[in-house]
Amino acid sequence: MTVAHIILDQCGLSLPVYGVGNQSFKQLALSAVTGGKIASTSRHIMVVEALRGVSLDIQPGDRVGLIGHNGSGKTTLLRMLAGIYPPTAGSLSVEGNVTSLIDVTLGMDFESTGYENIYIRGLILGLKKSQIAQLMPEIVEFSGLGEYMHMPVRTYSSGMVLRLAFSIVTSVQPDILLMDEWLSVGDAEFVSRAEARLKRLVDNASILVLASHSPKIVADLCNVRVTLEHGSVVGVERS
Ligand SMILES: Nc1ncnc2c1ncn2[C@@H]1O[C@H](COP(=O)(O)OP(=O)(O)OP(=O)(O)O)[C@@H](O)[C@H]1O
Repeated sequence: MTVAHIILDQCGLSLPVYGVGNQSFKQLALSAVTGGKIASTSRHIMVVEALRGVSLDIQPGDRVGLIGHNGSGKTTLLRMLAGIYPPTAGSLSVEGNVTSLIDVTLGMDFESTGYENIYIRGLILGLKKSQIAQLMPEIVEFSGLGEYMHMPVRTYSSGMVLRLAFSIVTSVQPDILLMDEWLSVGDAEFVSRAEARLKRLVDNASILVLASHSPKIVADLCNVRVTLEHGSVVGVERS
């Protein structure tokens, strides 16, 4: 069994933004009070330093709450931990399998049916075909989509797409769970079932990293509070 562990050593992330040569926009961005640092500019390229010198040691059992103003780097840090953005400076080590509940519907193929999407997303999650086949009945039942599972996803409402995506990504218990705000999906009936499923996933994950604007959620769930400002960690409190 893998022991979950995340170590960030002076991690930084610079994101180039192309085609922004306009001087007045540059001045606006440079003087912004929120957001990452605008690290450098050339005629048509700006570089946003979304994260800078982030060092954290996240251990098994940790429940980490990321807090900070809009644009301080919370989602970007989660995306880095999910492997979506590799750091452009420093080093990152993530031990354990990761489920990211950021952008859950990303990667859904709208031309494929609900069933086909379970296969596609399952393979992206790293599951074998046989494992997906085993999980299939439970995912279908949990989604509550019934006969719609035979229909292309483009015929679903946005709530139905979310139900399906949520049912798939939460069907496997991860070692490390990443969340951008506490996820609330679907109508009243689905929300209560989804809450129970999410709580089970959180309770059984070795590590939780949750970005939130809610001090109450962070206080209730987390033992480590990490405060971000302009892409840098300005505080780590353990309780
Ligand atoms: N793809 C991108 N290209 C350029 N800049 C980006 C990109 N993604 C994020 N940024 C910038 O990185 C900084 C951090 O953004 P991020 O989304 O991580 O903030 P956040 O703390 O999650 O904010 P919020 O509380 O508003 O969700 C911001 O300045 C944002 O403009």
